[in-house]
Amino acid sequence: MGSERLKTPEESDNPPEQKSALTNLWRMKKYLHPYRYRLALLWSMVLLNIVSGLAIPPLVGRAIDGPIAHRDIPGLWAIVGVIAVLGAADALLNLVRRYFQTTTAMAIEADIRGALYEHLQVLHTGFHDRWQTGQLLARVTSDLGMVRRFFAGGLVFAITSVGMIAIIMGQLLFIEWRLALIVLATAVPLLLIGRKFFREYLPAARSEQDQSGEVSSAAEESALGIRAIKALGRGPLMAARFEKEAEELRSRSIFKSMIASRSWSGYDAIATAGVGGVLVLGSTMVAGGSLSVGDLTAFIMLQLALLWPIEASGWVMAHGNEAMTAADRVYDVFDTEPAIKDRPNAKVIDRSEVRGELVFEDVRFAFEDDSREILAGVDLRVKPGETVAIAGKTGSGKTTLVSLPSRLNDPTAGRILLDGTDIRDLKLENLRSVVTTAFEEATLFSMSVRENLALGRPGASEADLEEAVRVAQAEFVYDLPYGLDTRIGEQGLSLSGGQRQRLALARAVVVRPAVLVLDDPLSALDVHTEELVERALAQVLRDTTALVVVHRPSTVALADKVALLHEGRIAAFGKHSELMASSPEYVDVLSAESEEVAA
Ligand SMILES: Nc1ncnc2c1ncn2[C@@H]1O[C@H](COP(=O)(O)OP(=O)(O)OP(=O)(O)O)[C@@H](O)[C@H]1O
Repeated sequence: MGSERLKTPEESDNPPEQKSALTNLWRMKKYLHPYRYRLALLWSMVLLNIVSGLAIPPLVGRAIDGPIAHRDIPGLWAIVGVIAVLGAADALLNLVRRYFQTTTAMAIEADIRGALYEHLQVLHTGFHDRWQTGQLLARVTSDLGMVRRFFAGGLVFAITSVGMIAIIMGQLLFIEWRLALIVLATAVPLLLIGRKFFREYLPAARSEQDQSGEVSSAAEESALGIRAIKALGRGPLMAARFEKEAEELRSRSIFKSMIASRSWSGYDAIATAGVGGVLVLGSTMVAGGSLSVGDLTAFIMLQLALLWPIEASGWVMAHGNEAMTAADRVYDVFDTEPAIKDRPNAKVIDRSEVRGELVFEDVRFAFEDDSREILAGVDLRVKPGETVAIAGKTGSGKTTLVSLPSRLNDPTAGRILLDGTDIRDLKLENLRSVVTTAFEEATLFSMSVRENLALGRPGASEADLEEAVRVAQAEFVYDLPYGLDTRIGEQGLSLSGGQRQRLALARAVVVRPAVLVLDDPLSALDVHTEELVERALAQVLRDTTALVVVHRPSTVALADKVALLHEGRIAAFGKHSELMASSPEYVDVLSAESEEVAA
């Protein structure tokens, strides 16, 4: 599965083969390994639990046939004492075992969640573009919760049930083999029901879990897009869409529960019928003198004790099935190989030695599953310290082009050189500390302003932050209630669009990269602030190589040269004044943009 093609959540809707789901849950055993000693202790306690619990019925049988039949009160007290000690030991073991069981399963869940989060971080942006966030959220939260519940409950129950069934059957055969055969005969219909249950429940559980991801996606999208929804007055429409998804989830959950209830009631009915059969035959045997009352009591007590593991095995199968499909969904993500990763001999360059020459050589790019080439042979050379503006019609591929130097995407052909080294030969982390990008969509995080600013350079000094705030004209941060320590809301939504953009710009400036990539970072600013930011930015750009996507003619002033992107190629390159004179397409693009801005 390692090289498996990326699946969309829709494709994941198709229930997997049971075999592969089993394999995926089995693959999780590596996360149990660090806890092997704790688990061994846990299983030992489970075993002791079973033994102490199952020693009681034969003792009751012995009390009936011995001290009770012979009115031997001291003998009765002796057996009652042993039963009381066994019962107390059973309860105490149960308590300790549950504590171990829960804490271990939680630790295992936390480990898998950590590994999954790390994996999500290294997956390329194309993966995140294609997967709904809600589907990923469901995998990180509810699916892993299911796996944890299986490790904490289902697996222990499974082992307990198998152990109990084996020991009880041994005891029953020992007490009266003919009655035990009746109990054994009930195993046949139980197995048949179990087989049917397995066949039906697995796809139903998968389909419910997939739908749960859809509901998470719908909820998440509505929360993120609440402003747009309100502004467009589409609240009722979105509510209806959400209701439809929720209704679908409800019907899939009911369908799944119906399968479980049907099987469980079948289990119950057969097991209880077995008890009835034993009562009838056992009483006849007692009447005929071939079985003692004590043995019949012990037999029935044990048979009743058997009901629990039989019922539990239905529950275990349901949990096991859900854990298997959940594991399968989690491995959909784990099995996606990061498309952008370090090459085996990737090197590290020292920031102080980087001159900052950036060269695009015949760079081509097409999105996954899309034959259209967005970039069809871009050749561009940005000299160290030079600022090159990228202009082009909307949709011409400017954002795509500037996503390449920090390897948010990799070219499908051609290469990009930083100081003569192919950027794919550099360690990703190192490359991204040298080449920093600020996007038009300024994403901030729900942490303090200071933490947001220092995200790309955790060791930044107070002076560095101040300088970046000044360059980005983001002094408004000092007026926030707690200054730089003010916690900003989710995605920085408590700030205005222009404030967010200025903070994101300051965050990029703090890194002091050798190459600064700005994807139209001033679009949300008013003309006055834009002018102030540009003036301050001009100082920073003096010693930094920069690629700046521009829409407004005023931003072009920041650049030494302008490259016009047209039909996937650099159609014109030179100074703004030269292009204005020589390239009618360039004049067209800029005048269209300024009309848009004016409008
Ligand atoms: N993840 C994606 N998958 C497939 N196609 C995409 C993806 N992202 C962008 N595109 C397409 O690639 C083309 C170039 O998009 P890009 O965002 O690079 O253009 P742009 O020049 O930056 O546009 P704008 O000026 O409007 O910001 C567009 O046609 C767009 O529809």
